[in-house]
Amino acid sequence: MAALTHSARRMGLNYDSSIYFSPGTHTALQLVHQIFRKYETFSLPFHAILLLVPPAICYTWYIGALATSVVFYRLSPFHPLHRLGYPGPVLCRTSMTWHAIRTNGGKQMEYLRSLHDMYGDIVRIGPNHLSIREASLVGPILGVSGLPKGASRAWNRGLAPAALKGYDHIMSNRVHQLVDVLGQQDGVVVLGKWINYFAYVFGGGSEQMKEGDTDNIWRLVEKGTEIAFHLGQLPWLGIYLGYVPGASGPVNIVLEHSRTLTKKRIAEGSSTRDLFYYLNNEDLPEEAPPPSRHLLDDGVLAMVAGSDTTSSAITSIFHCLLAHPGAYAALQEEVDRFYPRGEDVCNAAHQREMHYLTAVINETLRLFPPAPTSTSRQVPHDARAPVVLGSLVLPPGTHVYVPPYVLHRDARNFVFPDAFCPERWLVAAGHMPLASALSLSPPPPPPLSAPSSSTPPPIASSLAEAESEFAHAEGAFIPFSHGPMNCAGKALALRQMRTVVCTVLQCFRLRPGEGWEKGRYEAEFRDYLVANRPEVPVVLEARR
Ligand code: HEM
Repeated sequence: MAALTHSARRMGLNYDSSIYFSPGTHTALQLVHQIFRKYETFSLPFHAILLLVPPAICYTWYIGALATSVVFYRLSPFHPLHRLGYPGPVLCRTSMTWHAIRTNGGKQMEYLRSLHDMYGDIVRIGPNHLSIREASLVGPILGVSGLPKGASRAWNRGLAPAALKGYDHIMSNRVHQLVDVLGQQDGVVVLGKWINYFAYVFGGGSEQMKEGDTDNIWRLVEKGTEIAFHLGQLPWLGIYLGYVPGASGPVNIVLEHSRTLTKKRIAEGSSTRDLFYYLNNEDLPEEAPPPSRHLLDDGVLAMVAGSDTTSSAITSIFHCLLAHPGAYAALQEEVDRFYPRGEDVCNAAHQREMHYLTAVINETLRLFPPAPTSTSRQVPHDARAPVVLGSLVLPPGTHVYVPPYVLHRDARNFVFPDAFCPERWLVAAGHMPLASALSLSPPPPPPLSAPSSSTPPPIASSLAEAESEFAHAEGAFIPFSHGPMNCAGKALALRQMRTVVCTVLQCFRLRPGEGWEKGRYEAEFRDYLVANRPEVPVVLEARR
């Protein structure tokens, strides 16, 4: 210290570093100074080591101390979620890093389900994050008086019934194009690819069906949602990683792609009343168009929230039909009854009377919800007091997830939760007696493992017993979420699903193509906000 002070004084500085620095920093400074003094050298590595290593050690120490303090707080009774006694794995309570690691392979929905089986209906999945598997809390959390979701612009005019009627001719063109293009395919057809092109939101979808995916945009959407999912898991780190070109490349390309096409579409003006006609306020001439950055964001949202989800749902429906020939035959019979050859499938008049079609769509969305974990809600940070929703007490800043996949596969909500059984919807709606449903789709064998809340109950030995055990909680069926902030495009999505399924079944006979395996779809169905799904190879035979 004396030497340091002495040399500082020699340089004309009246300086005592112990006044300005902590004891650790002070000792390090002294040591480095003495080394420099003793081995005066112009060696660059020597300088680099002395100038960079000590600050790096100090910085590591600083970060380590900060991290330790944060972790202690999150594990301690000072943290409100700890005080409230919500259970969850210790590592989850310390940071979202553990959740990010466990969900890295895209199996977030299965991981959450296993956590609920282990810890119960409310699980602390992150420091300030809860996952809820309690059907009676869906309304209180997501409903009108539930938790806020954050900024969201009104898409409602563009997706209201009046606007949807105006989309009929766009849909009709696309559907005919889909049939034409499928009819031209030889051999094994990757169905999901054509459904993607059909659902592509820009330009009426027609370009991709004509020219293919020249920009490889669907591959990038798949990769981009995966990366965006990972970045979103670790919000702090995600911000920095977002600036690393290699880490966020596909996300940026997808954003750029949708923005370019949105700009082009807006510059060209409306030749038809499509979604952008409404988003750009063209239906309200007295109103100014929204700021262009809103429209650019809407383009991205339309691409991911609109096209990718619908495409995922339709692909899953065809997979389920191929995997369950009985259901396929029953649906084919219904399609042929309502839309025999020559009947225009785009005339939606009959679609609502097609109960089996509705049941197949619901059952597919139950097993394979396109947004398996959906989006979260958050108690505002500046809330004055914890929010109380029934039995749930939520301190300010708490994020709450209500994952559709987990609720859909809970045996208390849906009996035999992992089985594909469209008839359950007919029974629940009173369109089919339970006895007939049981004779059509015998329940799967009971589980070998110990029963938990999401494993099926033992098989009923009599009809009366089966009736009393028939669990069907439609309040827990939330593929489009629930409440005022649920999916704005639900009606459009249902219309697209019904029309495409009826069209394809009216025109083609489908059988599994080479490479198709019954269990592969479930195994490779991944939860990256919007589900990534494996290919569904089929052979199509035209029906005369
Ligand atoms: C089967 C197809 C679809 C499914 C399963 C689905 C599901 C969802 C879900 C779960 C949400 C989150 C809602 C919430 O946070 O409560 C959502 C939001 C949304 N969806 Fe859909 N969706 C589908 C199709 C569509 C379509 C076709 C459109 C429009 C073209 C659309 C537009 C939107 C919009 C604008 C949002 C709000 C995004 C936001 O600002 O938070 N969706 N959807």
